[in-house]
Amino acid sequence: MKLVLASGNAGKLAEFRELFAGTGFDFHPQSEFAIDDVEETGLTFVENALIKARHAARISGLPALGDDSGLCVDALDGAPGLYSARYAGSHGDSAANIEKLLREIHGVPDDQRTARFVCVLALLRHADDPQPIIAQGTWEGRILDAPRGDNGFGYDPVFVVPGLGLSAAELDSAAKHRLSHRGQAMARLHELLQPQ
Ligand SMILES: O=c1nc[nH]c2c1ncn2[C@H]1C[C@H](O)[C@@H](COP(=O)(O)OP(=O)(O)OP(=O)(O)O)O1
Ligand SMILES: [Mg+2]
Repeated sequence: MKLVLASGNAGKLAEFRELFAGTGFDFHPQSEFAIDDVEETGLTFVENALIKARHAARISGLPALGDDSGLCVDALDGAPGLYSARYAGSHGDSAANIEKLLREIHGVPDDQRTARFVCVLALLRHADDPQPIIAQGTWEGRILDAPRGDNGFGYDPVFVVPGLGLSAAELDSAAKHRLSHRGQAMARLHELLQPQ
C-alpha cells in the first residue's frame, strides 16, 4: 500500500522510516506532495491525528497516516499534552519547550515527576473514509531536572525510562522503538491491519 505520512516533523519521519522498513508499505512524507501543515484544531490526540491524515489524503489522493503525539506530565495536570509542540509559544522549538517544562516542574520531588508520552496514529484509506484505523501507544517515565543525551527529538532528553535509568535521548533508535509510544502504536496498527 502506498501511503502518505502526514507529518512535517523530521524526528517523527526518521522514526517512521525505520518503523516502516520491511513492512511492505510504500511510505512517502507529505513534503513530497508539497502538503503544508494543517491547523491542529482538535481537542484530543485522536481528533488531531485524523485532521492531519484527512488533509494529506485530500491533497494527495492517497491513503494517509496522521501521528498526533505529546508528553503528559502528572504534576502539571497533563500539560503540555496536546499542546506539546507549541508549549513555549511558537511551533516546534524543542529547546524552548524543554526549558519551559523544566521551569514549570522545578522543585517537584522525584516521585511526583511521573509522565507519559502518548502517540495516536490515524490511517485513512481516503479523505472521506468513515472507518479510520486508530492505533494508540503510551510510554511511562519521569521528567529529569536537566537534559541528557543526543539521540531522538523533542522532549526525549528530559524523559527518563524507569528501570533503565537512561533518558529517551540516550537510547539508540532500535531500543526506543521497542519501548516507545510510537513503536507500540505502530505494532498495534500492524495488528489491526491483519486480515481478520
Ligand atoms: O518520541 C518523542 N520523543 C520526544 N518528543 C516527542 C515524541 N513524540 C512526540 N513528541 C513531542 C514533540 C512535539 O513537541 C509533540 C508532537 O506534536 P505534534 O503536533 O504531534 O507533531 P509536530 O507538530 O511536531 O509535527 P506534525 O504535527 O506535523 O506531525 O510531542
Ligand atoms: Mg503538530
